[in-house]
Amino acid sequence: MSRTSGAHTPDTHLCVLLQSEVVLSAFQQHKEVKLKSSPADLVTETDQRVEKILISAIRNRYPQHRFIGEESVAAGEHLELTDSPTWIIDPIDGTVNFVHRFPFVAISIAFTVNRQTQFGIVYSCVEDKLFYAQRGGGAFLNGEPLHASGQQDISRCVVVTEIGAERDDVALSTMTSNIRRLLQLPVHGVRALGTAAVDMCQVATGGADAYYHIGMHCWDIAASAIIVQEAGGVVMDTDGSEFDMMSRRVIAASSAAVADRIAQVIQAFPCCRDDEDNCGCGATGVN
Ligand SMILES: O=P(O)(O)O[C@H]1[C@H](O)[C@@H](O)[C@H](O)[C@H](O)[C@@H]1O
Ligand SMILES: [Mg+2]
Ligand SMILES: [Mg+2]
Repeated sequence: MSRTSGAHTPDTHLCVLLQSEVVLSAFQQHKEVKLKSSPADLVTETDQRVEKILISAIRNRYPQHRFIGEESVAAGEHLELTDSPTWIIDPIDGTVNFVHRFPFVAISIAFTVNRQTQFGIVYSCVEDKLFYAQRGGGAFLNGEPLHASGQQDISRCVVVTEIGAERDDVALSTMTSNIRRLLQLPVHGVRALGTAAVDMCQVATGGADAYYHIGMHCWDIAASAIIVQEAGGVVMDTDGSEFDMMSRRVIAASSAAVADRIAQVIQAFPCCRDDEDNCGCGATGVN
């Protein structure tokens, strides 16, 4: 059980913390690795096992609820977000890090009703950092309140992003030219931890001023989006429209001014929505 659990943690936190022991004990072990959508999109038996245990524990308690789990979708389960109470689960966010023992791996769980996120939990297992937010209740790290930096000036920002699993020319040239354009503004720095969920939580802590990503999935960022929002940050689509967790595009920032500036500078590459079957744009919904 993690050092951060306490009497105040709701059942879900306990579920997550218990499963983190599974992740941590496997972290140092040899792992059998399978590929999903690209040579950089990995999955291990631990990803699959943690997701199965989390879903069965929650389903046991809430049998009518629905689930969107990264590895269930990868195994062919239909992905649809409805008005029903729904748990959106990434059992290990940062699987490449997990395989390489790079110490940033997280369990991410969001809970939605009527398509609106009610709470989000991101547990960075090796760091033993439990990020949590409930709608209207603020954002917390190991029980301490979180506040975004409020930075308004892009030239004074640290920006976090991810070079995801895409390895095609269009995605790679778009992602690298985005980084170059931001560095030339200039910004103070660009960072990538290898886990979208923990990346985005840095905006909630104020340790970073913005995060953007094209190509991630709803399970990567559903929980961290509400954590940033409840910490006073802004979350929106890269085209400046309202945040849509299924669009596979996101900007999270310390302020609307910084979010808008990033939206002006970066370009998106085409990728299927998470909830769009066979959209034929090349980058399928499962990568
Ligand atoms: O597959 P997991 O759950 O490890 O999620 C990661 C994605 O695979 C990466 O493409 C993406 O770049 C992020 O690293 C994201 O966390
Ligand atoms: Mg992930
Ligand atoms: Mg994952």
